[in-house]
Amino acid sequence: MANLGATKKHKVMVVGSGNWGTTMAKIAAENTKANPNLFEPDVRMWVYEEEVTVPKESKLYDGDSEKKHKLSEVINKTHENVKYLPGVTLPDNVIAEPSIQEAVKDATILIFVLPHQFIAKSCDQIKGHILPFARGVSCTKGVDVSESGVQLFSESIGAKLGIYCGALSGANIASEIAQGKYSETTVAYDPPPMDSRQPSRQASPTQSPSASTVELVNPHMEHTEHKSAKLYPLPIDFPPLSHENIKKLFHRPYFHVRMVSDVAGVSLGGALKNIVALAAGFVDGLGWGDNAKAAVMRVGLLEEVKFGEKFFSESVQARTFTEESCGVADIITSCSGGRNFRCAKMSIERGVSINEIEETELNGQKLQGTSTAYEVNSFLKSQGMENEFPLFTAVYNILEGKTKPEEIPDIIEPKD
Ligand SMILES: NC(=O)C1=CN([C@@H]2O[C@H](COP(=O)(O)OP(=O)(O)OC[C@H]3O[C@@H](n4cnc5c(N)ncnc54)[C@H](O)[C@@H]3O)[C@@H](O)[C@H]2O)C=CC1
Ligand SMILES: O=C(CO)COP(=O)(O)O
Repeated sequence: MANLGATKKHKVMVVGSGNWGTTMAKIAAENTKANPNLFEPDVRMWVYEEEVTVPKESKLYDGDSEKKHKLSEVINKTHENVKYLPGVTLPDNVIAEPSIQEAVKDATILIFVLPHQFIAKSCDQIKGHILPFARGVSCTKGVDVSESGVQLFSESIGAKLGIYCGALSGANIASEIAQGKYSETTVAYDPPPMDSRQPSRQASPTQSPSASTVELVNPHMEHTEHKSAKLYPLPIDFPPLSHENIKKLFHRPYFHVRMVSDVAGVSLGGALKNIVALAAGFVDGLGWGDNAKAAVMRVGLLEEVKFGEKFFSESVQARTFTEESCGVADIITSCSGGRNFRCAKMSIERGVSINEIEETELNGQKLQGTSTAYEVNSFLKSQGMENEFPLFTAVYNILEGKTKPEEIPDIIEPKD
């Protein structure tokens, strides 16, 4: 689509700087540089500030291996996130910013890549500091479960901030992609109709467009106050955020993007596969091997589709799970080398809790599968549907110590 009337460029920022957050900032920064007609080059990356030591090879190393440095300063001075993505050089247009309000200032595109447990608080901190017509893309894998029901993070971010938010998810182990190894991903962006460009429209100043009421969130939530919200149209002096232009922000020669409109399918695939990956880790930890893993992956895929069809029936498409990277491919990669899989496997092999493994083995990185298993279970319980999702329920019960991993085959066997 032509950039009709566009005189401004999008300013892109990333909320998060973990293993995937830093990788997404690298990808976005490579693309903002490559597409100067669409994007400002600099990509700010919000860093949840912490003190780190630097390795001997770092130019900041002064002989004192215990000396602490601020992570954001290390990133800006050395172009390396030594804690969450060590060994990868970031483009110099990735700018680490420890203040979340500064990081989001004037950004038109916000890429959310935080562990899901930190999204709500971060949105509270951002609220009132973003452009009213900003747009979001959620790369977080998890679901937002509350008393009102289950929401996608794209929905809860959108509702909290009053912006449209899409989703990116795929078979994407961050460290491989950060090294430029080939992978695919799925981006769901279903832009509000008000963002589509009418050639006859006159260019209008950035501040002037008025808000319209649109559906922002899952209409199936029973008690939500956020069913619809005021959404500001993207001013015509910015390039449109069409599929074509959104793709240009994420697609790289080593990171192939497929654009879809099924935000629910993309988000649910990323969230639910983390429960499946725990199950795969449990059976692998027992030494049962690849056939056992394939069995839980097969059942896990079916439960993902069923969950989508039961609770997001108006929007989700089963083929998103079976045909796209965010579905079956993410189950395969996560059950082969993901952190949830690896930690679940170690917990069985060593006979210690998975939380202890997360604490000792991940150096601050976070598992999403354990909390997602609890959140999905509390939602299924509230719906009286635990028995309809035997694998998801078994993972929860194993985490609770109520079921043994050895019981998985019987539990997932269809009952007459
Ligand atoms: N690492 C991977 O291979 C992939 C991860 N994802 C998803 O991306 C999301 C983010 O994961 P990663 O970037 O890998 O993070 P991570 O697990 O590597 O790092 C944890 C992050 O949380 C931050 N943090 C800790 N306490 C915090 C607090 N109180 N408030 C805000 N932030 C805090 C840390 O600074 C760090 O940036 C997750 O939902 C994950 O499932 C998706 C695809 C691949
Ligand atoms: O989402 C991922 C791969 O697509 C990464 O999974 P883990 O969080 O289990 O490492």
